[in-house]
Amino acid sequence: MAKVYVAGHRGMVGGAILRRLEARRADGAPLDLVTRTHAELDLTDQHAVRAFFRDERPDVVILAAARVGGIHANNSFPADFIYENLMIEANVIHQAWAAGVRRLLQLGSSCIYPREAPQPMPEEALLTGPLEPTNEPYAIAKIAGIKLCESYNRQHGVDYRSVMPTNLYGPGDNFHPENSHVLPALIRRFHEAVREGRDEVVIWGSGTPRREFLHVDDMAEASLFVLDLAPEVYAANTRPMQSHINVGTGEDISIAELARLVAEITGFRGAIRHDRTRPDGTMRKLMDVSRLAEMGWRARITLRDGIAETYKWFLDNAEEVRA
Ligand SMILES: NC(=O)C1=CN([C@@H]2O[C@H](COP(=O)(O)OP(=O)(O)OC[C@H]3O[C@@H](n4cnc5c(N)ncnc54)[C@H](OP(=O)(O)O)[C@@H]3O)[C@@H](O)[C@H]2O)C=CC1
Ligand SMILES: C[C@H]1O[C@H](OP(=O)(O)OP(=O)(O)OC[C@H]2O[C@@H](n3cnc4c(=O)[nH]c(N)nc43)[C@H](O)[C@@H]2O)[C@@H](O)[C@@H](O)C1=O
Repeated sequence: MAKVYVAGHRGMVGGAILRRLEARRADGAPLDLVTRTHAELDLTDQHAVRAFFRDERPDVVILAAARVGGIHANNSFPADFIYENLMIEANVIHQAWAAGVRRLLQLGSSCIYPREAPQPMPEEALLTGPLEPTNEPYAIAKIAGIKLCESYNRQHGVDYRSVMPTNLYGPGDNFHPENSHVLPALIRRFHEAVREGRDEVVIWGSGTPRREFLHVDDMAEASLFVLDLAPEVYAANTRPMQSHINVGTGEDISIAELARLVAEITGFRGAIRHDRTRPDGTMRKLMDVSRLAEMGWRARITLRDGIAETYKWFLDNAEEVRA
């Protein structure tokens, strides 16, 4: 029986990973799933994290807990984003090692790559140039997470892996009007415009930046795919100090095109206006997903289907939508 701790199980990604593990358990996989809410265990608290690992002694850890937000949240709360994410990663990775955890998977982000990285961005682009200023503190914390895993692997011989997702969306997302990512923000804004009979919706920036969007169920599947790889397969496809793996669809879309797609799905027929006082952020960050594709994993959910399903989830879960 493997004891698996999913950190951040009430978040969008942790929730999707937990649902997938519960399905495996229902199919007969011998899994003991351990979770703690943020209120039960603050992962920035070193003493609490040490006590948790000492008591629970999981075999495997999936680290999907983090301080997460869109361009405005990252720009407004840089101290929170760097401090909380560094603390969570350092506490979880170190105490996991101290408690004898052999395998761990942590989630980073595509913003670890330089602002002017070649497109699509290969794993090797890490630390080759300056980062995008709107999310540099968060990106530095995420890079530290990769380097923590690599360092514990080298010094202590454990098997700690990192996946770098592109922009994610799906059921359980954060729909806050200011602090969320673009896709949930637009779903909510277009929905409210239709409901209130408005003839105009404002979106941030020029509309020309391009983003790649991956549905969270695909992300959960990719996370477990990478976690399940035999150590020799993972090692053969990575390098000791370059051990992260990109996860995405390999396709991107401009923010203006995305807005038109969300308008169509939500039934909005009015005008779309751009607020150019808001930042664009990185102009493009398309993932090179060839490494994961060569190992046998590809995204399955199309953007149109994924947005339609997420919009339905938003309508069905109005009460519990995080905003
Ligand atoms: N969403 C996206 O577009 C992307 C996400 N990622 C990465 O994927 C991972 C998961 O993100 P996502 O699911 O979207 O984020 P969410 O905000 O949906 O979930 C994060 C979870 O972490 C928990 N958490 C935050 N701080 C603490 C803490 N100090 N102690 C304990 N729990 C804590 C949150 O609990 P609570 O809500 O109670 O604070 C929440 O349940 C993160 O590492 C993120 O960086 C990477 C690329 C894109
Ligand atoms: C996942 C990723 O997420 C963040 O980076 P980002 O990709 O820039 O994220 P975003 O989703 O907030 O914006 C994408 C684009 O969309 C435009 N945009 C239009 N209208 C709205 C809008 O209403 N809300 C938001 N948030 N953006 C909007 C916005 O101006 C920008 O051009 C970082 O946290 C980063 O660290 C990170 O990892």
